[in-house]
Order: sequence, then structure tokens, then C-alpha cells
Amino acid sequence: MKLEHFGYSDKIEKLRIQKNLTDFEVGRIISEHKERYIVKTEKGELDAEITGNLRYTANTREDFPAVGDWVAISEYDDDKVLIHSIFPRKTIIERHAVGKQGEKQIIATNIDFAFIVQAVDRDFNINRIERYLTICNTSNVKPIIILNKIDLINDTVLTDLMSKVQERVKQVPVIAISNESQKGIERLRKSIVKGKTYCLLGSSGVGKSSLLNNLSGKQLMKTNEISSSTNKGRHVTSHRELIVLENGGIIIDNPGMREVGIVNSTDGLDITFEAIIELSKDCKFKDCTHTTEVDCAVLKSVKSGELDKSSYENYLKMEREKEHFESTVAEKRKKDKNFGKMVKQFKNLKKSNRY
Ligand SMILES: Nc1nc2c(ncn2[C@@H]2O[C@H](COP(=O)(O)OP(=O)(O)OP(=O)(O)O)[C@@H](O)[C@H]2O)c(=O)[nH]1
Ligand SMILES: [Zn+2]
Repeated sequence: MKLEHFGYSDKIEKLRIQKNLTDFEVGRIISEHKERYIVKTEKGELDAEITGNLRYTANTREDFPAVGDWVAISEYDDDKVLIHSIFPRKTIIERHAVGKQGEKQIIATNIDFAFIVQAVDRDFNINRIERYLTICNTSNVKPIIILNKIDLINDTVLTDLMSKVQERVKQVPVIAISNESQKGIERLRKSIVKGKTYCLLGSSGVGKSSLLNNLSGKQLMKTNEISSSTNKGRHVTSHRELIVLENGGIIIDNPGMREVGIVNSTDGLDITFEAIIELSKDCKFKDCTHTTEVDCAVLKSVKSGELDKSSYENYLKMEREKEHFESTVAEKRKKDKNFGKMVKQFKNLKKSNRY
């Protein structure tokens, strides 16, 4: 398989030349587990580790390779390679690191499009769509909304749901599908662009795995099935988190992808809730929080029914979450800075032989 088949492009080749990486071979990270990587190259899928230098110069977790990354590699043994450097990333999807206040964790990189999957039955919730949209807008990933399980509802209900979504979410394509009846699947398949990388976002049970199996024509193992089988000590090498479809599209599906949910950027919110941002220009106070202020254009618009009330409430909720996240990040930076100072002082002491 050629590099192009799993997403390589002229732009990435230019980066390779710019960064003086032409002496190395190129691969794409397709799986990561505790700093053991699998890299897809033209020769096949190879086990990989990072060089000591890359580890030594890494300041944060973001400096380590992630699924989706293009990397400069060299072979050191049969089927084993060393990762020397990571190519600059086009897009990054990240989230709050679990159990680590204020730290981010990269879920996947270099994703072009995200399928925001929602089932039309119990899961249907436009607030949640807006949440995933904000993640896409934060990461510069283009969103496509997928309404799944349409076999469970009739056409009138579907038309109603579609218009509800489009009323609140403008300029994002919406595709209705069913993995059961196969309705809409062909249309979705045709919309997938060769050489572009996709990911699946959505709650548990909406049908992401079913869709992936459907699109790939294969029964791929579920990530949770894999972790339970490795627990039993079975050797699992067949699982890949980056899948190349027959029509040339590439899909990243890894365990972390399924836990993405926290909003952490102003830009992302501003794009998702563009209408609110536009209105806020007419608020009396520049720092209006649109909650209790007089002459607040946003509140006025909610009152008149022009602005959807649930969309407004969803915006406030995510805004609060974002603020909380930012304050924990700021706190952490302060702590790190203090720690850095301490290390420096210690090193100086050592140098002057006083330690
Ligand atoms: N009726 C109907 N059921 C579906 C459809 N697609 C998936 N399902 C069912 O919904 C359930 C959940 O589907 P999965 O594909 O496992 O959902 P998932 O999003 O991968 O879930 P997680 O792995 O927990 O993230 C399964 O029982 C599927 O058979 C559909 O189009 N119609
Ligand atoms: Zn206001």
C-alpha cells in the first residue's frame, strides 16, 4: 500500500522537506498503547518506539506521537522501527486527561472530517450535537451530522427531526442512515473523500461500530471487546485504530475517541453559537454574561423567541465548563512554573558543587 492510500499528500511531503526529514522513512501512527506504537508504512505495519532524544526533549504529553500522526522513522531491526520526529499536525482532537487536572490528552491528529453520530430514538438530543460541533470547531475538523437508526421511525417523524436539527445547526451537512435497512448508507459512502481522514463521535450505543463495519464491509473488533480479551491474556494484534476503506477514505476509531466530550476553547464555542456572538455585539455591556444584565441583546432575543431557548441554555452551560477548564489549566501552569524554578535552582546548586 502506498502512503497516499492512508492519507499522505503533497502538503505533508512539503513539510517533510521543510523539516529536513528526507533522510528518514515515513509512516503514520495507527495505534498507541503505553508508548508502544504501530506505524503503517509502505512496507506494512511495524512495531515502533520513540528515540531517547524525542523522549528527552518532550515537555508535555502533546510532544509524544498520537494516532493519526505522520512520523519520521528508521528501521533498526526486522519489522521494528524508531520514531525520530513527529510532523507538524494539521488538526488535533484532544480532551481533558483523566485524573489530571488541567492537562490535555491528544486523542487523534490529522483528522479532516468528523461524523457526529446520533441515533434518532432515545439518544436524540440537539444539545449534544452542539457539544460535538464545538469540539470539531475547536479542532478545525469539519463536521458531518449522521442521524442513525432511521428504521425505527417513520418518514414524518424523520422529516420533523431533520428540520429541528437544521433550524439550530446551520451549514452542517446532515445525513440520515440506517445500518439495519441500509437506507442512506450508499449516499454516505459516496460523500467520503478519498485520502481524507474521518473519525466517529457520538455516545455509546448510537451505532458507531455498526456503521464502521458497514462502511468497511468487515466485522472489525470493538475496542471494549479488545481490552477484555487482552485482560484474559490473549494476544491481540489484529486491531487497528486507523482503517482504510475500500473507497479510499480513512477512519480513525480508538478508545479515546469515544470519550471525547469536554469543551475547552473559546473559538469552538464562538463558531458553534455564531448567532449568539452576533447578538452580543448589541449588548449594553462589553463583558455582558447574558444572564441578568439590563439591555442584553441575547436575553431579549430569547424572550422574543427569536433565539432558541435550549440553544441559549446549552451555550451558557458549555461556557461555564470552558471557564472551569481554563482555570484548572492556569492553575496547573502556575504549579509547573514553580516546579520548573525549583528544578533550575537545584541544577544551579549542583553545578556550583554545593549539593
Ligand atoms: N435498529 C437499529 N439498530 C442499530 C442500528 N445501528 C446500530 N444498531 C444497534 O445499536 C446497538 C449499538 O450499536 P453499536 O454499533 O455497538 O454502537 P456504538 O456507538 O459503537 O457503541 P459503543 O461501542 O458503546 O460506543 C447495537 O445493538 C446495534 O445492533 C440501526 O441502524 N438500526
Ligand atoms: Zn448580553
